Amino acid sequence: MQGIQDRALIRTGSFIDGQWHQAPQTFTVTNPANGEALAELAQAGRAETEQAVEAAYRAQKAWAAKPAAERARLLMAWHDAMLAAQEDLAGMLTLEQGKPLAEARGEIAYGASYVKWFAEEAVRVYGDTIPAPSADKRLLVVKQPVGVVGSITPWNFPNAMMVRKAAPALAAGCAFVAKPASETPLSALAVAELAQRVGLPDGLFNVVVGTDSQAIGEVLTGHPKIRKFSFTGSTGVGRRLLAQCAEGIKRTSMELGGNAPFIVMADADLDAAVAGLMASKFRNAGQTCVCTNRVLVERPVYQAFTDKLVAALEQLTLGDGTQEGVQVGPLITAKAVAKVEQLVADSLAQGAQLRASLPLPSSLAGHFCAPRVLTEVGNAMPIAQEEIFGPVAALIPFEGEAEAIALANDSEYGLAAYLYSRDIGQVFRLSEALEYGMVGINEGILSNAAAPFGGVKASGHGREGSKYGLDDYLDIKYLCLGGMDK
Ligand SMILES: NC(=O)c1ccc[n+]([C@@H]2O[C@H](COP(=O)([O-])OP(=O)(O)OC[C@H]3O[C@@H](n4cnc5c(N)ncnc54)[C@H](O)[C@@H]3O)[C@@H](O)[C@H]2O)c1
Ligand SMILES: O=C[C@H](O)CS(=O)(=O)O
Repeated sequence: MQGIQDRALIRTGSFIDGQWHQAPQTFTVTNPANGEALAELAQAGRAETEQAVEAAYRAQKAWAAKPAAERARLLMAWHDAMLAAQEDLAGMLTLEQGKPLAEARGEIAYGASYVKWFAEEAVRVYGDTIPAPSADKRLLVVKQPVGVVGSITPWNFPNAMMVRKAAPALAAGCAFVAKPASETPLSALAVAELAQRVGLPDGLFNVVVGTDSQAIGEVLTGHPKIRKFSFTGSTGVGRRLLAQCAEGIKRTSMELGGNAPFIVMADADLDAAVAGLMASKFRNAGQTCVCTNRVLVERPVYQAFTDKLVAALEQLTLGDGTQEGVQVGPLITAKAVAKVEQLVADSLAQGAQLRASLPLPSSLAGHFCAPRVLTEVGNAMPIAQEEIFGPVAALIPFEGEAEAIALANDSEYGLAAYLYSRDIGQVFRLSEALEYGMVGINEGILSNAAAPFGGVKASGHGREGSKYGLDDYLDIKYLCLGGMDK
């Protein structure tokens, strides 16, 4: 792999109980920008995952028994190591996932910010004393780590989606077994290498890589020693894994799919709205769960907004993410490109109009998808009802607040929504009526470690980050002391 200075960060097998797993059976990680093989990784499956769960179970009690300040110190060392390795981690991430280097650097810093946030939260896990109903009792509440956590994460943020779960889990005193996407395992393994270097105990943090997701997932959702399962990925897979967790009554966090509306009211600052949409829509080539999926524009400004958006689209630079200045890289696979092209074709066939499209340079050999603007889209069209996960903006005109809310909420999803308006009363009426977990108001990028990230409806449950994030990895225990009047 070109450009990675610290070669020991390139790990080619699972990290289990402090050991690097090797196996004769391998799978290939490829560069989506050109299809070239990056590395051959040792396959792991059910047996290795069970080993990892047993190792995590052995390590967890001693980890939870450490003073929180000691856990926090080790987490901060991990954070510092991530930032010290930022350039290499970003370069590796761009090679295996495709996003532009600038975005990859941002993802490394973003992931590390959750480690810092929860290192600081670790020493503030408070309990309660409760006024007793009778003189003979004293009531206490303590919070304890849930135990061993299983985690499965997607390819679109191969560092941050895993670290955003591991940080609160470890801060709370849990142990962790991660399965990253087999398209992008190198980033997760590099983070494990850094965990080992800073001295996280063997068995506490494990990364299992392999293409038999089902087998690995059956262990992480079904093993009796797994007490909590945290998933980030599509709603379809999330539903299946949630059902697998039901048998063992496991705690779950589900960060699932999205279908973000981007509402532009007639009084909006159109230049700010276009800038916000460009950030929200084309980040990671449109492959984020909070990317704008439908652009709802109030009719009086529909034409002016569309013209400004097309002008901004034409400024985008498409290409290999390792090249400085590239703003839109490839999609993760040819299958992902085909899905976007089908959504576009079906919607054009139903009356949508292709308003603008960037040319695809013939020199680009990878899984590239042309950034486009579609207009006259109907909310019932496939491109409006399904998660596009590609660089296509679908514009839908509307009349008035009531229609904006009706269109925005006409989706099974409820992750992120965006609203551009300068009327404070309108902002509050619309924000309160939107059925979404997060609303960006005159802002296209809303994610940070201080905020509760998560959705409602088919976008899942649980929150990552913020003062709420640790609760997903803690159990509340009530202590009732009797005989206190003797
Ligand atoms: N809400 C969020 O925070 C968030 C963040 C990122 C991505 N996502 C969503 O993730 C999706 C894109 O990522 P993706 O294509 O990797 O999603 P995906 O659901 O196909 O895969 C996610 C993970 O689940 C694994 N997996 C797939 N089938 C499995 C099975 N049967 N058993 C066990 N594991 C299985 C995959 O290997 C991968 O590691 C989009 O829907 C996006 O909205 C949501
Ligand atoms: O794709 C999902 C990520 O959660 C997006 S973000 O970087 O957290 O906004």
